[in-house]
Amino acid sequence: MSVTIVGVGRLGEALLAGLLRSGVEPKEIVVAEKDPARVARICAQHGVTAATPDEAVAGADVVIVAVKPHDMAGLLADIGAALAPGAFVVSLAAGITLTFLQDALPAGTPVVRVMTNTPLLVGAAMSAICAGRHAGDDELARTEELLAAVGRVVRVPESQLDAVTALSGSGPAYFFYLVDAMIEAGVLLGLPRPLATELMVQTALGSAQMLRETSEHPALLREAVTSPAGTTAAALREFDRQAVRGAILDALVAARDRSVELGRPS
Ligand SMILES: NC(=O)C1=CN([C@@H]2O[C@H](COP(=O)(O)OP(=O)(O)OC[C@H]3O[C@@H](n4cnc5c(N)ncnc54)[C@H](OP(=O)(O)O)[C@@H]3O)[C@@H](O)[C@H]2O)C=CC1
Ligand SMILES: O=C(O)[C@@H]1CCC=N1
Repeated sequence: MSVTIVGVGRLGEALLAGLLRSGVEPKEIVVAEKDPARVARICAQHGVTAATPDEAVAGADVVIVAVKPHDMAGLLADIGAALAPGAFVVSLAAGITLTFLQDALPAGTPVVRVMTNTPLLVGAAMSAICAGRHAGDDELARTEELLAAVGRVVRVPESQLDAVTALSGSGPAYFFYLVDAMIEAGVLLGLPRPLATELMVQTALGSAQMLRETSEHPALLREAVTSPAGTTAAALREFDRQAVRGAILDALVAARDRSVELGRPS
């Protein structure tokens, strides 16, 4: 399967690196990227070839578009006529709907909309996918095959994708924010920064592993840490006093709303 990635920014390069790590040959991937210095560095580092967007898509079975939502309309207009017969387009852009993609591409082009996340760089992405009107099980299965090489994949109806974007698309950022804040708290409590960092990274990894391996509800795992009149209860009381749970709910509603807005580029 020959793959073109158009837009090799933070996410596009993470996907590229993940696919190569999973065993896809560099010769199967062509990239197109606006920034000449960046594309030169990416070709040298990953051994892939580059071309202009319309040249890059011409020989591809799968065209992955990973540009910012506001660049999508211009890009789709540039590549539409150059798509090979039988090719399909996979969009990674937040908010951009299947209808938008279908309307911007030649009639009948199969499209798949994806929301993934940056842990794909380490083979641990969470991706959600849905198919457009002209895409069927074959395109979904091939998209799954690509993304399964860099993490987990679920199929969802498009109506859920803005919520998915708020939860798992942006989720790594919330997680890093929390870990960063906890490291700072460790430093505030007098721990050397490298020690605070090591304590937190292993605590984060171990906690995630427990969630996966025990399949216990997180509330039960939290209860198991919370001794009567102990340290955890003292900390959790502060979280509740400062309405941290409410702030998280509000933050994810804001992210979902922003995803809906991004789907209406002006
Ligand atoms: N970062 C993340 O965690 C996630 C991002 N996404 C989605 O992925 C997409 C990419 O995000 P991200 O990687 O962070 O963005 P970046 O801005 O890092 O990457 C996009 C790249 O595409 C280039 N580009 C823009 N237009 C064209 C074009 N016409 N032809 C070729 N290259 C082009 C940009 O160049 P230049 O900067 O010069 O314009 C840039 O290098 C977005 O739509 C985002 O919503 C989805 C899930 C997670
Ligand atoms: O912040 C964003 O808009 C993108 C989409 C999900 C994660 N990053």
